[in-house]
Amino acid sequence: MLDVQPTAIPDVKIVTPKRFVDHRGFFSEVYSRRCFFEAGITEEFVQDNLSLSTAAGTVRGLHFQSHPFAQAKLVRVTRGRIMDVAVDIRRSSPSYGQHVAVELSSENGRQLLIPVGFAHGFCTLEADTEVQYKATAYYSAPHNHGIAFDDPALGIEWPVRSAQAILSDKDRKQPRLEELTVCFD
Ligand SMILES: Cc1cn([C@H]2C[C@H](O)[C@@H](COP(=O)(O)OP(=O)(O)O[C@H]3O[C@@H](C)C(=O)[C@@H](O)[C@H]3O)O2)c(=O)[nH]c1=O
Repeated sequence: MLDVQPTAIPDVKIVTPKRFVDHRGFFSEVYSRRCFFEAGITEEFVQDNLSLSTAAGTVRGLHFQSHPFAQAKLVRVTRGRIMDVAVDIRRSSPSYGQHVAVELSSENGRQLLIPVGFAHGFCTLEADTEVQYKATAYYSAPHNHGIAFDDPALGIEWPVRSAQAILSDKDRKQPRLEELTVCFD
């Protein structure tokens, strides 16, 4: 029912639920607590989010929340395509500062499981891209932090040039990783 593959940073996982295809289209259990738990994914999600980005080349991120509102996320795309990115910001991790980038689309049905201790962001690869994700903690503005998506120290190869990316005002002014005052142990 569920294919789970580790990425280059093994705590970040690509989860692909089975699709039952017939002449009408397909059916898929995109989240089943039972199946996810059996597959070792035991995060307890409390919030579902939906964002629509109208243009290709929209970048949202890199974002994370600090304790006690730190969030694991389970991200999927229901329309369009994204390059989804998770950056390890756990200071004691051997992969601190490293990232994984995975293409998620409505077509490939992949989901990215991003644990606590990572910053998350994505770039849309198509217009009108809809991203849905579950989170294990509620939104808390005072605990919400960001890192510049184009921080050269991160070496992320975004599919859009920095100056051309469509960003929120907040994301234009995010600090670099080395300037962060909040992080994870
Ligand atoms: C994230 C979030 C935002 N909001 C509000 C705050 C603000 O007025 C408006 C837009 O928020 P933002 O600009 O932060 O939205 P956005 O840039 O889409 O932020 C999201 O980016 C991706 C990459 C993530 O990983 C998410 O956790 C979240 O940080 O929505 C909530 O009410 N609840 C939420 O959970």
